[in-house]
Amino acid sequence: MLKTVNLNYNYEDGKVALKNINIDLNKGNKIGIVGGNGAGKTTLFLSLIGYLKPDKGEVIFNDKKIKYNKKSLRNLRREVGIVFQEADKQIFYSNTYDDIAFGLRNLGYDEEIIKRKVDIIINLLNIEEFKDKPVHFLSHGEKKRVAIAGVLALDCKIIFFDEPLAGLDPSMSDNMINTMNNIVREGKKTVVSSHDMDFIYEYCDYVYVLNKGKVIDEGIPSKIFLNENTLNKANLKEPWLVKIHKKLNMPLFKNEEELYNFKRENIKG
Ligand SMILES: Nc1ncnc2c1ncn2[C@@H]1O[C@H](COP(=O)(O)OP(=O)(O)OP(=O)(O)O)[C@@H](O)[C@H]1O
Repeated sequence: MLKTVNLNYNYEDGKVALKNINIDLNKGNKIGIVGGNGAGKTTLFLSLIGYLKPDKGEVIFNDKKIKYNKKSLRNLRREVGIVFQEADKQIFYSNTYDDIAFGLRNLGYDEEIIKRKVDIIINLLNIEEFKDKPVHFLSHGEKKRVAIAGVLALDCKIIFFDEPLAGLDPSMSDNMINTMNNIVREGKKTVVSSHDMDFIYEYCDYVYVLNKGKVIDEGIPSKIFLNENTLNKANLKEPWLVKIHKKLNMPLFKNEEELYNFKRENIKG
């Protein structure tokens, strides 16, 4: 439903940030976009949500080229949302409720419907405790949950997460991953960029690797992370489960759970 065809983007100062990018979000429901600093991940996200207009090439949404007029972008934003790395970038209001309601108000929903939708999301994300709190008193992790709530309230079908775990403690990280898994369980799609390869390996079902504005590899995580050439070129760290597989000659497990189940069965045997 969302893809790019030969997408190129240059910043005003002449920096070539994306070169001939062809990605197709139909390849998975938990898509990872990875690459070193400056590889072009954020630029690609901003292009896919229609915020940046390509210099060459297209972003295709539901089989049609995105047009950059108000109406077309409004339609896109009903279906495609983003949770920025810095929650402050998308938080505008002084209290949590109004902030979550912001997008819905923008789309012209009745206050009664807005209240119903916002209450459902507040309950779903378990954030009742700071519903009436001024947003600037919330911690980084709490602000991030408010940002997610705002996107979920819009019922977007595709949600981009730019570095979703950055700055979160282990329990908040688990909470974030659970929320993302629940979003996918509801039939929606998540697209994540992260420098945490353990998370990308375990969470994603399809990965694109960017280097200097180009896609240098794509595929399922086991294919990507077993390819030393890709990891070296893009400056990516080997996930710990891949390391165990290679160094201890163990099977390649997708997550910790699979590893423990394997051990249990082998100890029993
Ligand atoms: N507003 C801008 N003007 C000029 N160049 C920019 C601008 N924003 C980003 N760039 C450059 O474009 C390239 C891609 O940047 P981008 O932020 O997309 O990378 P990234 O993969 O998200 O990096 P990181 O992992 O460090 O966040 C970088 O070389 C960056 O310096």
